[in-house]
Amino acid sequence: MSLLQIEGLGIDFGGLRAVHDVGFSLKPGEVVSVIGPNGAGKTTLFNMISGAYQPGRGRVVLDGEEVTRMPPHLLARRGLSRTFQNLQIFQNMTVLENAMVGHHLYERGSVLADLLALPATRRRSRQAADNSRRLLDRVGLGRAAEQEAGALSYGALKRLEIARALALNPRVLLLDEPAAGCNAVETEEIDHLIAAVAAEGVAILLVEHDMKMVMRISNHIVVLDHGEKIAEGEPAAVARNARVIEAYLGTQAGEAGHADS
Ligand SMILES: Nc1ncnc2c1ncn2[C@@H]1O[C@H](COP(=O)(O)OP(=O)(O)OP(=O)(O)O)[C@@H](O)[C@H]1O
Repeated sequence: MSLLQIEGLGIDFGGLRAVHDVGFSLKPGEVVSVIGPNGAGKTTLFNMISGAYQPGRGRVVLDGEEVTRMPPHLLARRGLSRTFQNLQIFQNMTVLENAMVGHHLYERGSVLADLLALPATRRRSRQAADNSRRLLDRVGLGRAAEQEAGALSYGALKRLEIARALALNPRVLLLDEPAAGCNAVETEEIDHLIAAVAAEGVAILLVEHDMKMVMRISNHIVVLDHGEKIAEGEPAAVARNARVIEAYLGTQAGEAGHADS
């Protein structure tokens, strides 16, 4: 059974049909990538699924329950979390503190309780720190916990961002360009991390421009062009698809074909 079901999703900006009638689904442990030329609607689709944009049409169903238009913090509590294209890391805080932000963003409790440092609040903070350390180990940053985040390499920062999105043990993880700006070694580390998270049963939805990475790690690819789904399927089949090659002509046709080999 599918964990995340996208049905006929669409949105217009003024007269522009940015996304129209897009549907697909994700099963637990599956890596699904959304690709398409610049301006195809990938980020807009992502923003609608993660609650940042309100879709004009269609439904988002998480584990059988409709969650269309639900705000991001409620979606996170229900098991859907995301990372951002532009890093949302606090450079002057430690790596551990940054990982703990993931908990504080979504945990229950009140500002007053925090100010009074009530026992329950202190207990929650301790639990958040313990859990964050485990998450840092999971993304290969355990030893960097006390370092300032600003001292990390770019690839490590990207992994820190993923650690934060894992704070509430999501069942669905949306990754917005997790390898953007990374070198080949850093990209490979992120590959491994994504595969490891998926192996634990988390469904992963990915928007990524690095076509080789997409071809390597995806179980299924959805292709958008001008806001519409023009193809979907296994990586090898998508890379051979005539409509996909045509959509990419003049942009990334070479890479898409190359990645099939
Ligand atoms: N907030 C907005 N207001 C108006 N138009 C928008 C908005 N966001 C996106 N668009 C338009 O919607 C279309 C889809 O944009 P989107 O950013 O989703 O594409 P993309 O596939 O993510 O592109 P890229 O690969 O360049 O990131 C584009 O024509 C874009 O200009």
